[in-house]
Amino acid sequence: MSPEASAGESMDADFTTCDLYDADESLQSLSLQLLNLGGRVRFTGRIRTISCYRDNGLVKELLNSPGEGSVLVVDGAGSVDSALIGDLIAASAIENGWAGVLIHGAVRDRAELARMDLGVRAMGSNPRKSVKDGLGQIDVPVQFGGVTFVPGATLWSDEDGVLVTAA
Ligand SMILES: O=C([O-])CC(=O)C(=O)O
Repeated sequence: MSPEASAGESMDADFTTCDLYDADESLQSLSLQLLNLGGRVRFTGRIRTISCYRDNGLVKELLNSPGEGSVLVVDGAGSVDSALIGDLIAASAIENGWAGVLIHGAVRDRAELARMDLGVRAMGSNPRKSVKDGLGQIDVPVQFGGVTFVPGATLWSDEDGVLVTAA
C-alpha cells in the first residue's frame, strides 16, 4: 500500500502496520506486547491520552464524550492490579464514536470485550475495579514501551503491533 493510500485511513481500517512501517521507518513502533482484547483488531485514529493510576474516573468520563474516531491511550503506569475499562465503559466508547482504547494496564469483562466493535489493547485483565476519584491528567504526552504518545498524533494498531507518528 502506498503512503498516499495510508493518509486516507478511515474506519474501514484498510492498512497493515507492516506496510506502513516499510513506507515510513520514522514511525514509532511499540515494543510492549499488548494483547488484542477487543472485537476490532485493526484500528486507527487520532490520539487522545489519559495518565492515571488505578483510578478510571477520567477514563469513564472521556469515553462518555464524543470520540470522533479517536483512539484513547491510557497510561495506567503498567499496573494490572485493577481494571481501567470493562464492558460498560467500552459500550459507551462505541456509542460515542471512539475507534479504540490502548491501555498500559488492565481491563475486565474480556469475554464481552472480544465481542464488541471496538479496538482494545491492554497488558491483561483483572476482575478488580479501579476507584473513580477522577485523579489523573487528560491530553498530556505519555510514554511507555519505547513510544511517546502525543495527543493529536496518529496511531495504527493491528495483529502485528502498534505504530505512532513521530513525537
Ligand atoms: O466500571 C468500571 O470500573 C469498569 C467496568 O466494570 C465496566 O466498564 O463495565
